Amino acid sequence: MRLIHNMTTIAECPAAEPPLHNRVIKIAVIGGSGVGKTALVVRFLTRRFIGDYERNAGNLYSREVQVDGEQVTIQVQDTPGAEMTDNGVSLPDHVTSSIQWADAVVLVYSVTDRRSFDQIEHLHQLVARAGGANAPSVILLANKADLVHLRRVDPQQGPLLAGALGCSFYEVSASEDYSQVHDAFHRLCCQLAKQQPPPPPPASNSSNSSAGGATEKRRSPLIPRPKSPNMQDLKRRFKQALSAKVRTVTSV
Ligand SMILES: Nc1nc2c(ncn2[C@@H]2O[C@H](COP(=O)(O)OP(=O)(O)OP(=O)(O)O)[C@@H](O)[C@H]2O)c(=O)[nH]1
Repeated sequence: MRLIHNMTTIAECPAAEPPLHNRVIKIAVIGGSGVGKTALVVRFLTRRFIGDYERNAGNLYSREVQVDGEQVTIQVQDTPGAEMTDNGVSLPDHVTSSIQWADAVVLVYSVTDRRSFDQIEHLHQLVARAGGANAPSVILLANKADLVHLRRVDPQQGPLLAGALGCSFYEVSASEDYSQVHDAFHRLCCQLAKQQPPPPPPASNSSNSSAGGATEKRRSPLIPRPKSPNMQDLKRRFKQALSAKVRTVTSV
Protein backbone atom coordinates (compact mmCIF):
# COMPACT_ATOMS: atom_id res chain seq x y z
CA MET A 1 0.00 0.00 0.00
CA ARG A 2 1.16 3.51 -0.73
CA LEU A 3 1.39 5.36 2.54
CA ILE A 4 0.94 9.08 2.46
CA HIS A 5 0.25 10.90 5.68
CA ASN A 6 -1.82 13.99 6.03
CA MET A 7 0.02 16.26 8.39
CA THR A 8 -3.04 18.27 9.27
CA THR A 9 -3.94 15.43 11.64
CA ILE A 10 -0.61 14.82 13.25
CA ALA A 11 -2.02 13.49 16.52
CA GLU A 12 -3.41 10.18 15.31
CA CYS A 13 -3.07 10.08 11.62
CA PRO A 14 -4.25 7.23 9.46
CA ALA A 15 -2.48 6.71 6.19
CA ALA A 16 -4.38 8.72 3.61
CA GLU A 17 -4.60 8.58 -0.15
CA PRO A 18 -5.38 11.88 -1.87
CA PRO A 19 -9.02 12.18 -2.92
CA LEU A 20 -9.40 10.72 -6.39
CA HIS A 21 -10.48 13.84 -8.19
CA ASN A 22 -8.19 16.41 -6.66
CA ARG A 23 -5.46 18.04 -8.63
CA VAL A 24 -2.21 16.68 -7.16
CA ILE A 25 0.81 18.97 -6.91
CA LYS A 26 4.12 17.30 -6.18
CA ILE A 27 7.02 19.20 -4.72
CA ALA A 28 10.50 17.93 -3.85
CA VAL A 29 12.62 19.90 -1.36
CA ILE A 30 16.35 19.61 -1.95
CA GLY A 31 19.43 21.22 -0.45
CA GLY A 32 22.44 20.74 1.79
CA SER A 33 22.34 19.07 5.16
CA GLY A 34 20.91 21.08 8.04
CA VAL A 35 19.67 23.99 5.93
CA GLY A 36 16.17 23.56 7.34
CA LYS A 37 14.39 21.50 4.68
CA THR A 38 12.34 19.55 7.21
CA ALA A 39 11.66 22.70 9.24
CA LEU A 40 10.34 24.43 6.13
CA VAL A 41 8.12 21.53 5.08
CA VAL A 42 6.68 21.11 8.59
CA ARG A 43 6.18 24.87 8.91
CA PHE A 44 4.34 25.09 5.59
CA LEU A 45 2.14 22.08 6.22
CA THR A 46 1.39 22.53 9.92
CA ARG A 47 2.29 26.17 10.71
CA ARG A 48 4.51 24.86 13.48
CA PHE A 49 8.24 25.18 13.90
CA ILE A 50 9.99 22.40 15.75
CA GLY A 51 13.54 23.21 16.73
CA ASP A 52 14.76 19.67 17.42
CA TYR A 53 15.30 17.61 14.34
CA GLU A 54 17.37 14.63 13.47
CA ARG A 55 18.83 14.09 10.03
CA ASN A 56 16.07 12.75 7.91
CA ALA A 57 16.15 10.00 5.34
CA GLY A 58 13.41 11.63 3.28
CA ASN A 59 9.71 11.59 4.07
CA LEU A 60 6.72 12.21 1.84
CA TYR A 61 3.96 14.38 3.30
CA SER A 62 0.55 15.16 1.95
CA ARG A 63 -2.03 17.79 2.68
CA GLU A 64 -5.10 19.26 1.07
CA VAL A 65 -5.14 23.03 0.60
CA GLN A 66 -7.19 25.61 -1.21
CA VAL A 67 -5.47 27.04 -4.26
CA ASP A 68 -7.43 29.75 -6.05
CA GLY A 69 -10.62 28.39 -4.51
CA GLU A 70 -9.94 24.83 -5.58
CA GLN A 71 -9.21 21.93 -3.25
CA VAL A 72 -5.79 20.63 -4.22
CA THR A 73 -3.67 17.84 -2.78
CA ILE A 74 -0.09 18.86 -2.18
CA GLN A 75 2.53 16.18 -1.76
CA VAL A 76 5.89 17.32 -0.46
CA GLN A 77 8.93 15.09 -0.59
CA ASP A 78 11.53 16.03 2.01
CA THR A 79 14.96 14.68 1.05
CA PRO A 80 18.20 13.94 2.88
CA GLY A 81 20.92 16.59 2.69
CA ALA A 82 22.99 16.67 -0.49
CA GLU A 83 26.69 16.03 0.06
CA MET A 84 29.60 17.83 -1.62
CA THR A 85 32.05 15.60 -3.47
CA ASP A 86 35.21 16.24 -5.47
CA ASN A 87 33.04 16.34 -8.59
CA GLY A 88 30.42 18.70 -7.23
CA VAL A 89 27.35 17.39 -5.42
CA SER A 90 26.13 13.84 -5.12
CA LEU A 91 22.51 12.89 -4.78
CA PRO A 92 21.27 9.47 -3.70
CA ASP A 93 19.30 7.61 -6.36
CA HIS A 94 16.00 8.09 -4.59
CA VAL A 95 16.50 11.88 -4.61
CA THR A 96 16.98 11.70 -8.36
CA SER A 97 13.73 9.71 -8.49
CA SER A 98 12.05 12.43 -6.44
CA ILE A 99 13.14 15.05 -8.99
CA GLN A 100 11.68 12.95 -11.81
CA TRP A 101 8.48 12.52 -9.83
CA ALA A 102 8.07 16.18 -8.89
CA ASP A 103 6.22 18.99 -10.65
CA ALA A 104 8.52 21.43 -8.89
CA VAL A 105 11.71 21.45 -6.89
CA VAL A 106 12.40 23.82 -4.00
CA LEU A 107 16.15 24.34 -3.75
CA VAL A 108 17.11 25.41 -0.23
CA TYR A 109 20.23 26.92 1.25
CA SER A 110 20.88 28.48 4.60
CA VAL A 111 22.14 32.06 4.78
CA THR A 112 24.38 30.87 7.63
CA ASP A 113 26.04 28.15 5.54
CA ARG A 114 28.15 29.31 2.61
CA ARG A 115 28.70 25.75 1.36
CA SER A 116 24.98 25.19 1.08
CA PHE A 117 24.77 28.29 -1.14
CA ASP A 118 27.70 27.13 -3.26
CA GLN A 119 25.93 23.80 -3.82
CA ILE A 120 22.89 25.38 -5.40
CA GLU A 121 24.26 25.76 -8.90
CA HIS A 122 25.37 22.10 -8.93
CA LEU A 123 22.00 21.03 -7.60
CA HIS A 124 20.22 23.06 -10.24
CA GLN A 125 22.25 21.28 -12.93
CA LEU A 126 21.40 17.91 -11.41
CA VAL A 127 17.71 18.81 -11.36
CA ALA A 128 17.83 19.86 -15.00
CA ARG A 129 19.70 16.67 -15.94
CA ALA A 130 17.47 14.35 -13.92
CA GLY A 131 14.30 16.00 -15.20
CA GLY A 132 15.44 15.90 -18.84
CA ALA A 133 12.88 17.27 -21.27
CA ASN A 134 10.32 17.41 -18.44
CA ALA A 135 12.51 19.23 -15.94
CA PRO A 136 10.41 20.45 -13.02
CA SER A 137 9.92 24.12 -12.15
CA VAL A 138 12.43 25.36 -9.61
CA ILE A 139 12.33 28.00 -6.90
CA LEU A 140 15.20 29.05 -4.65
CA LEU A 141 14.69 29.47 -0.91
CA ALA A 142 17.22 31.07 1.41
CA ASN A 143 16.41 29.96 4.96
CA LYS A 144 17.42 31.02 8.50
CA ALA A 145 17.13 34.74 7.74
CA ASP A 146 16.59 35.31 11.47
CA LEU A 147 20.21 34.37 12.26
CA VAL A 148 21.54 37.78 11.25
CA HIS A 149 24.72 37.51 13.32
CA LEU A 150 25.61 34.17 11.66
CA ARG A 151 24.95 35.26 8.10
CA ARG A 152 27.53 34.02 5.59
CA VAL A 153 25.64 34.75 2.36
CA ASP A 154 24.92 38.38 1.49
CA PRO A 155 21.25 39.23 0.97
CA GLN A 156 21.83 40.32 -2.65
CA GLN A 157 23.55 37.07 -3.65
CA GLY A 158 20.39 34.98 -3.50
CA PRO A 159 18.41 37.11 -5.98
CA LEU A 160 21.45 37.30 -8.27
CA LEU A 161 21.81 33.53 -8.32
CA ALA A 162 18.07 33.03 -8.82
CA GLY A 163 18.20 35.47 -11.75
CA ALA A 164 21.04 33.54 -13.32
CA LEU A 165 19.17 30.25 -12.85
CA GLY A 166 15.91 31.73 -14.09
CA CYS A 167 13.88 30.95 -10.99
CA SER A 168 11.97 32.79 -8.28
CA PHE A 169 13.70 33.62 -5.02
CA TYR A 170 12.47 33.92 -1.44
CA GLU A 171 14.43 34.63 1.70
CA VAL A 172 12.62 33.21 4.71
CA SER A 173 12.95 32.16 8.29
CA ALA A 174 11.24 28.89 9.08
CA SER A 175 11.60 29.61 12.77
CA GLU A 176 10.40 33.22 12.85
CA ASP A 177 7.97 33.81 10.04
CA TYR A 178 5.26 31.39 8.93
CA SER A 179 3.83 33.85 6.41
CA GLN A 180 7.07 34.04 4.42
CA VAL A 181 7.26 30.27 4.17
CA HIS A 182 3.59 29.96 3.31
CA ASP A 183 3.86 32.68 0.69
CA ALA A 184 6.76 30.97 -1.09
CA PHE A 185 5.11 27.54 -1.23
CA HIS A 186 1.66 28.90 -1.92
CA ARG A 187 2.77 30.96 -4.91
CA LEU A 188 4.51 27.91 -6.28
CA CYS A 189 1.34 25.85 -5.84
CA CYS A 190 -0.75 28.51 -7.62
CA GLN A 191 1.68 28.55 -10.52
CA LEU A 192 1.70 24.75 -10.76
CA ALA A 193 -2.07 24.47 -10.50
CA LYS A 194 -2.41 26.86 -13.46
CA GLN A 195 -0.01 24.74 -15.53
CA GLN A 196 -1.80 21.48 -14.89
CA PRO A 197 -4.80 20.24 -16.83
CA PRO A 198 -8.00 20.10 -14.79
CA PRO A 199 -8.55 16.92 -12.83
CA PRO A 200 -10.68 14.24 -14.45
CA PRO A 201 -14.38 14.39 -13.60
CA PRO A 202 -15.71 11.75 -11.21
CA ALA A 203 -16.21 8.56 -13.21
CA SER A 204 -18.48 5.67 -12.47
CA ASN A 205 -15.58 3.26 -12.72
CA SER A 206 -13.06 4.71 -10.27
CA SER A 207 -11.00 1.62 -9.68
CA ASN A 208 -7.83 3.41 -10.82
CA SER A 209 -5.85 5.10 -8.12
CA SER A 210 -5.26 8.84 -8.20
CA ALA A 211 -1.88 8.10 -9.69
CA GLY A 212 -3.58 7.68 -13.05
CA GLY A 213 -5.36 10.17 -15.26
CA ALA A 214 -4.71 13.75 -16.17
CA THR A 215 -3.21 14.82 -12.86
CA GLU A 216 -0.32 12.41 -13.15
CA LYS A 217 2.87 13.84 -14.54
CA ARG A 218 4.86 11.86 -17.08
CA ARG A 219 5.72 9.13 -14.57
CA SER A 220 7.34 6.03 -15.90
CA PRO A 221 6.35 2.90 -14.02
CA LEU A 222 10.07 2.18 -13.73
CA ILE A 223 10.62 5.20 -11.51
CA PRO A 224 10.32 4.13 -7.89
CA ARG A 225 8.02 6.19 -5.74
CA PRO A 226 9.67 8.46 -3.21
CA LYS A 227 10.08 7.14 0.30
CA SER A 228 7.01 6.72 2.41
CA PRO A 229 6.62 8.94 5.43
CA ASN A 230 7.35 8.01 8.96
CA MET A 231 4.80 9.63 11.20
CA GLN A 232 6.07 7.67 14.18
CA ASP A 233 9.36 9.47 13.69
CA LEU A 234 7.61 12.84 13.44
CA LYS A 235 5.61 12.15 16.60
CA ARG A 236 8.78 11.09 18.39
CA ARG A 237 10.38 14.40 17.38
CA PHE A 238 7.38 16.29 18.70
CA LYS A 239 7.70 14.47 22.00
CA GLN A 240 11.43 15.21 22.14
CA ALA A 241 10.80 18.88 21.44
CA LEU A 242 8.10 19.04 24.10
CA SER A 243 10.17 17.27 26.74
CA ALA A 244 13.10 19.60 25.96
CA LYS A 245 10.80 22.57 26.58
CA VAL A 246 9.58 21.05 29.86
CA ARG A 247 13.17 20.53 30.96
CA THR A 248 13.97 24.17 30.12
CA VAL A 249 10.99 25.44 32.06
CA THR A 250 11.68 23.29 35.14
CA SER A 251 15.35 24.25 35.19
CA VAL A 252 14.58 28.00 35.31
N1 LIG B 1 17.27 29.81 13.71
C1 LIG B 1 16.74 29.01 12.79
N2 LIG B 1 16.95 27.69 12.85
C2 LIG B 1 16.40 26.91 11.89
C3 LIG B 1 15.60 27.44 10.85
N3 LIG B 1 15.21 26.42 10.07
C4 LIG B 1 15.73 25.31 10.60
N4 LIG B 1 16.44 25.59 11.69
C5 LIG B 1 17.19 24.65 12.52
O1 LIG B 1 18.23 24.09 11.75
C6 LIG B 1 18.43 22.74 12.13
C7 LIG B 1 18.33 21.86 10.91
O2 LIG B 1 17.00 21.91 10.44
P1 LIG B 1 16.37 20.69 9.59
O3 LIG B 1 15.02 21.10 9.19
O4 LIG B 1 16.53 19.40 10.29
O5 LIG B 1 17.36 20.70 8.35
P2 LIG B 1 17.41 19.65 7.14
O6 LIG B 1 17.81 20.45 5.96
O7 LIG B 1 16.13 18.89 7.04
O8 LIG B 1 18.59 18.71 7.62
P3 LIG B 1 18.98 17.20 7.12
O9 LIG B 1 17.91 16.28 7.64
O10 LIG B 1 20.31 16.98 7.74
O11 LIG B 1 19.05 17.21 5.64
C8 LIG B 1 17.39 22.41 13.19
O12 LIG B 1 17.97 22.53 14.45
C9 LIG B 1 16.33 23.48 12.98
O13 LIG B 1 15.67 23.80 14.17
C10 LIG B 1 15.39 28.85 10.81
O14 LIG B 1 14.72 29.44 9.95
N5 LIG B 1 15.99 29.59 11.80
